[in-house]
Amino acid sequence: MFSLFYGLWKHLFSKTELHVLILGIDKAGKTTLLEKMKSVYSNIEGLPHDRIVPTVGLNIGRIEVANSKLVLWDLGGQAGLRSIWEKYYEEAHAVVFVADASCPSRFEDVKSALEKVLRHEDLRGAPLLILANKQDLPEAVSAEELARYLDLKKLDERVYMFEAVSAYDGMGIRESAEWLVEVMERSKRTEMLRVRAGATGPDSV
Ligand SMILES: Nc1nc2c(ncn2[C@@H]2O[C@H](COP(=O)(O)OP(=O)(O)OP(=O)(O)O)[C@@H](O)[C@H]2O)c(=O)[nH]1
Ligand SMILES: [Mg+2]
Repeated sequence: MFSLFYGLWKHLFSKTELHVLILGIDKAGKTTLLEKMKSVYSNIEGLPHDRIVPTVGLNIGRIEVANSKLVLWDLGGQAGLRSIWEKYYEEAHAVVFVADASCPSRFEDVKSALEKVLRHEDLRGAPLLILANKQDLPEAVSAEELARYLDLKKLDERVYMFEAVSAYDGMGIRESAEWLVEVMERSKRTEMLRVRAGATGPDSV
């Protein structure tokens, strides 16, 4: 009996975690961003830049932003590793797509990788945050310029935003995280994932 009421209480009052998938081609700065977000939103100092190596598996970070609990999933972006991304789509509440804004020679690669992500059925309705990273470098293009370069179609019904950030100095990080939480909390996809977790998860009543 107690467990029944406890389960109901937990279901009604404890918020489920929101899963944020951090994607982008290799060297975009995803892991550096993850470490920066951890240090901005918790007291734990993130890994120093020179200790971050190319990602092969999965890095996970947990942060709390505006009373919402986020789980950040950072995956490797090397071409041979991108086929792993889709295994995480179904459970993701939102996608952060990181691009190295200082490297126009790779924008075509960025565009095709992002278009492939957007076409995937399992990410239907997932809010999208596209980050023009490395703004601390003088050659970095702005968020607006990156948007023009990428010239994305099929964004009509998706909630999305381009933001200029620097995973080094923290520029744009708080604005990005707060926007993400706001749109995730309002999204139909979050509602759907919460119902599904409530119906099938260990806390179901
Ligand atoms: N100047 C500058 N360099 C950055 C920034 N973010 C990342 N870098 C550098 O870019 C390189 C790649 O960073 P990572 O964080 O490993 O990139 P990644 O996207 O995780 O790469 P993969 O794990 O291979 O997919 C490293 O040398 C970082 O120090 C930034 O905001 N500014
Ligand atoms: Mg990485």
